[in-house]
Amino acid sequence: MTSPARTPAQFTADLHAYAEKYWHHHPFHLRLHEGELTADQLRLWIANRWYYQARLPQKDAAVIANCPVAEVRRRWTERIVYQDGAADGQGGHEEWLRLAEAAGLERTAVLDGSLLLPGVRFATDAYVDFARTRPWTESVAASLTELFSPDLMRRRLDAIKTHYTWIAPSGHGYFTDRPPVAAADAEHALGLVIAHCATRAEQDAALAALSFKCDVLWSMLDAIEHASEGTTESGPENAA
Ligand SMILES: O=C(O)c1cc(C(=O)O)c2c(n1)C(=O)C(=O)c1cc(C(=O)O)[nH]c1-2
Repeated sequence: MTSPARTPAQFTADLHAYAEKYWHHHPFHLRLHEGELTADQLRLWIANRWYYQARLPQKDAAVIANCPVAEVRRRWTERIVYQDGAADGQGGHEEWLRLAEAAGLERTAVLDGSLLLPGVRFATDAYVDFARTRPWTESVAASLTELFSPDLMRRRLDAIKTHYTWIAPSGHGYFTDRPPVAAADAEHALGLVIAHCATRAEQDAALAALSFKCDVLWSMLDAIEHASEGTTESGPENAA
């Protein structure tokens, strides 16, 4: 006998339970928060996270391409504009590149992918492929890791201001601006998933999508952590 569909409250609780798998528990993030990363390790993280940021609009365009509901497409378009900006020199991507520069990275070195790790590319591309090939509702469910990201971003900004003071304040913008937007995006996405995943099978698929996304994020940090074991101390900012 197949199980009945979850109630909205139970489904919401089951989605929230994925906080246990979220990357705020990853050892690399824990070290970041404790101020234990060297400058080179933090730069490696910033340069590799850039690839994830850069691919988000293509992921979101795939969600839109697969979605037949006009009002969903209209609202989801805001995500693309948020990252790409309404014009050159604006938007989340610009803020991330300012973070990179404030941390002492050349913008070109971030953009040309020379610091990109294979594992980060592989995991990020898997997320974009997922959005291209799976039903739009599953991709929306995959984005629900953002239910958990606002607290993490605030924690990270506190850590940067406390432990990594060599990063100029001009690099703080992304994590200052993003948490309320992420919270609003996540609330919207949660409402869509509850409304459009009505059967038990659709709910199971949404939960599996969120689990997959947690794996994507965790794998990225595994790759960064592994590579950062080989980085050397350099620069005055590493002096205690
Ligand atoms: O800094 C973070 O920890 C973090 C996490 C996540 C996330 O949980 O996927 C996103 C972001 N940042 C982010 O900045 C962002 O724009 C974003 C979009 C999405 C998504 O899946 O559509 N996740 C995230």
